[in-house]
Amino acid sequence: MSNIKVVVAGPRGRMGSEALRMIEKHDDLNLVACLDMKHEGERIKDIPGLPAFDAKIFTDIDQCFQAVDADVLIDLTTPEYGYLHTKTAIQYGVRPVVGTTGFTSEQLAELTDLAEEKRIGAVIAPNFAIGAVLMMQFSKWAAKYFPDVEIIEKHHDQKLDAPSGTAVKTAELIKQEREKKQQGHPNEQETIQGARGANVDGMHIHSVRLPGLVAHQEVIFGSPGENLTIKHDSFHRQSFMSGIKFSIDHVMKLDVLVYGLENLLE
Ligand SMILES: NC(=O)C1=CN([C@@H]2O[C@H](COP(=O)(O)OP(=O)(O)OC[C@H]3O[C@@H](n4cnc5c(N)ncnc54)[C@H](OP(=O)(O)O)[C@@H]3O)[C@@H](O)[C@H]2O)C=CC1
Ligand SMILES: O=C(O)C1=N[C@H](C(=O)O)C[C@H](O)C1
Repeated sequence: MSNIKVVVAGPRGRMGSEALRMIEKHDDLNLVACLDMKHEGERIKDIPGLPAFDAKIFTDIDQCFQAVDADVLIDLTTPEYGYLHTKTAIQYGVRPVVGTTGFTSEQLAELTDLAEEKRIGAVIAPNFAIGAVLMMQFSKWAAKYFPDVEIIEKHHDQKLDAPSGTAVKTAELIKQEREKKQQGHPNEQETIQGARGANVDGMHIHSVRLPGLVAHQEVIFGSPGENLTIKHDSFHRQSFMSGIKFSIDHVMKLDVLVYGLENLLE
């Protein structure tokens, strides 16, 4: 059985701690270190509520990759640090599997070029839940027949980025299928700024943030006399874990950066 040496960035977070529990269940994954903002030099097993891994915690990514032999970095942190971690990992020859959202298109292009130059596999996926990937793919298909569409994404109120990475990716996929189209009345005016949400290529994205939510999205298509709604709900962060495991296995065979889990699924 292969043994993939993994570093997790953001181990105390909602997603990072779930990723540790996923690693614990797989004998072929070996947690060799974690990157955190706090607890320098401590062990994961010493942090209350986390699994009993002996892996050491580093607060400095360079020190981490200089001290530890790692194959894969799983990043589940913040847009700012996720980008820096991904770039540094590629420079050290460590394959990033990134769930962190909020990267700009310029950052994604830069990371793609860097991975190509270094011939290092990388996966950046705004959503690792298989149902969400299907929701995006079905939406892309539907946009061929329904060019009028609005996206409503709903998340917990601790989320930093808006719109969600999933909503942005959905809009990008729809853009591949339809001509740019300004939706709604040509003379419509917002009497309160932001009432129509974000505008991507004429498509509107609405972001809801409330306690109690996890991660939810509806893509609503309209046509005279009918509507089609494609909806996905993640009720638990376990929903993202099989996609992360799948990406870890695949990234070991890649030598380029892949953006979006749909590009790895058959
Ligand atoms: N692709 C996907 O399928 C999914 C992606 N996400 C994305 O994953 C990211 C994390 O989400 P979530 O777990 O909910 O967020 P959390 O805020 O719960 O976790 C983020 C963690 O990262 C830590 N952190 C921040 N900066 C650093 C750093 N420089 N080094 C190490 N750790 C750091 C934070 O530390 P501290 O606690 O001290 O602030 C925190 O523990 C978000 O971008 C989110 O959008 C979420 C769900 C699914
Ligand atoms: O922050 C979250 O929680 C999530 N973030 C990702 C996103 O921005 O799309 C994926 C999922 O929606 C959960």
